[in-house]
Amino acid sequence: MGSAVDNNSIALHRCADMVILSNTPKGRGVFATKDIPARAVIDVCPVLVLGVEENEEHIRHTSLYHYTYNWPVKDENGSTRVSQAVIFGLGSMFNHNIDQNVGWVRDTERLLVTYRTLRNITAGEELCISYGPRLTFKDADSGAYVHDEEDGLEQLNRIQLA
Ligand SMILES: C[S@@+](CC[C@H](N)C(=O)[O-])C[C@H]1O[C@@H](n2cnc3c(N)ncnc32)[C@H](O)[C@@H]1O
Repeated sequence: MGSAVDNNSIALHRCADMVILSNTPKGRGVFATKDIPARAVIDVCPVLVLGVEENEEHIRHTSLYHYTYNWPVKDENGSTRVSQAVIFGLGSMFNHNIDQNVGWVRDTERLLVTYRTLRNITAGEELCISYGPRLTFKDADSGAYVHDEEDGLEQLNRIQLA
């Protein structure tokens, strides 16, 4: 039997200093239990990429849709289209704050999303990503609610953070 670590293996990093709290104004959310330094990898999440039609015809009409991320897929002509991906792990639990303290990066080859702190985090703080300016719910932090359709590719380019 070969080693469990080879060129096909993906190193996983989940910061241990986080909990999910279930009774927040945003529903469940991820909170730091200790100070976490800036640029720390806090989770690496595998994803399931949905087909464009599968998403449009089915997932879009379910509550799962609110947990998915825009994901670029190539069509048969080599053009990029926007579909959605289900994120396994804490990536599906990060709430939105326009002043996000967590950034994320897609790895479209290895089908992963990696999350990092963008600044020093203090124990007790909620860890949030930004969903962008157009929300499908009323923002518990700012009260903002803007829902309109925008070009998915525009969103793809805007949301991802290095
Ligand atoms: C990816 S889920 C995040 C986890 C979710 N809070 C839960 O309990 O399962 C996204 C959903 O969380 C809620 N949410 C996220 N950020 C929020 C915010 N700033 N204000 C109010 N609700 C928020 C919305 O219901 C949104 O559709």
